[in-house]
Amino acid sequence: MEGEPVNVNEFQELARQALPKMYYDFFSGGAEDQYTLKENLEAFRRITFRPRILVDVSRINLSTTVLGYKISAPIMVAPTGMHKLAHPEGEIATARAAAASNTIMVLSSVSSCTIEEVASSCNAIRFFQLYVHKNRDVAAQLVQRAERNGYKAIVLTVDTPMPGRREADIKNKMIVPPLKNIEGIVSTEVDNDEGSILESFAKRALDASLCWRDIGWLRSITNLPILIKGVLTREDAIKATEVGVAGIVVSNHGARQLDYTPATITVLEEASCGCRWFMLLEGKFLCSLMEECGEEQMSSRH
Ligand SMILES: Cc1cc2nc3c(=O)[nH]c(=O)nc-3n(C[C@H](O)[C@H](O)[C@H](O)COP(=O)(O)O)c2cc1C
Ligand SMILES: CCCCC(=O)C(=O)O
Repeated sequence: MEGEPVNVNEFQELARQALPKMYYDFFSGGAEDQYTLKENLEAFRRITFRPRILVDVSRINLSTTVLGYKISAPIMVAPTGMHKLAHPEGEIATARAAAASNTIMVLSSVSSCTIEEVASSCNAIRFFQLYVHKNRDVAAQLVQRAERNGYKAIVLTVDTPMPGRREADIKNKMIVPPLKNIEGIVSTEVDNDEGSILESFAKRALDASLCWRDIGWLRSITNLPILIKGVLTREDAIKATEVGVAGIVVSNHGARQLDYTPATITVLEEASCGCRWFMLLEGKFLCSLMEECGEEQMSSRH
């Protein structure tokens, strides 16, 4: 590649060259046949612009608000685990980039820097993504640490009752690197060394029984607004309004969980339930589009 990278594809190629295969495959891969991974990209490509002309665009403003926090454009940093596999500064560097771009950083539960380290590293507005452990006390502790350290919302990921079957990770025997938020609290040891160790760990640790009634439990342990991440259907979007969360993230987890789900962009209309309420949509690599409405519109759904 000549010169500095100028687009995401070129950055991806540099990452492929720089990272050990195990890590590159973890970051870039999807589940099973990777049908949805391909669809996520192709469905976006099928959407083209319908440009209108002779409009004064000499001054443009893409800023918007998310849960009342102003950001420079409707683009946020989605929660992704284990950034130190890609860079020694891990999520601290990602959070600084979010702060420099005036946007929100969503820190993953399975980050390689702690909730506290990221909080003290910069002034990015931060949300915390939660995976609920079988041991609910662990989840409660994570939520309380996020709250104490100034995170502004809990993003509850609900599409991972079981980790996705990621075939590259199975072949590479993907490791579980140090997960600093749970170090000394949850053991990352697993009793087999076949296949993806990460998958075995997640199966052992994460609570596959999580269901709608647990939203009440989560609401009882935090005052922070809750977003449900991983909604793909109208029925579930309606249920989310009924349990009183602050919003949803329309997402198929970057095609890393259940394969043969539709591309995220194609279910945007369905998941919006014909109404405008708080919704984040994910596309290629990061959240790509967002729609927000005021409190009155939210409550008109109830
Ligand atoms: C390497 C990687 C790690 C991820 N880790 C998490 C995670 O820890 N928690 C989570 O809720 N989502 C995680 N995700 C999913 C992202 O938050 C997001 O849903 C997905 O990347 C969006 O799709 P896109 O890549 O098509 O934009 C991860 C995604 C990737 C690519
Ligand atoms: C088992 C979950 C690990 C982190 C994650 O959410 C992902 O890799 O997509």
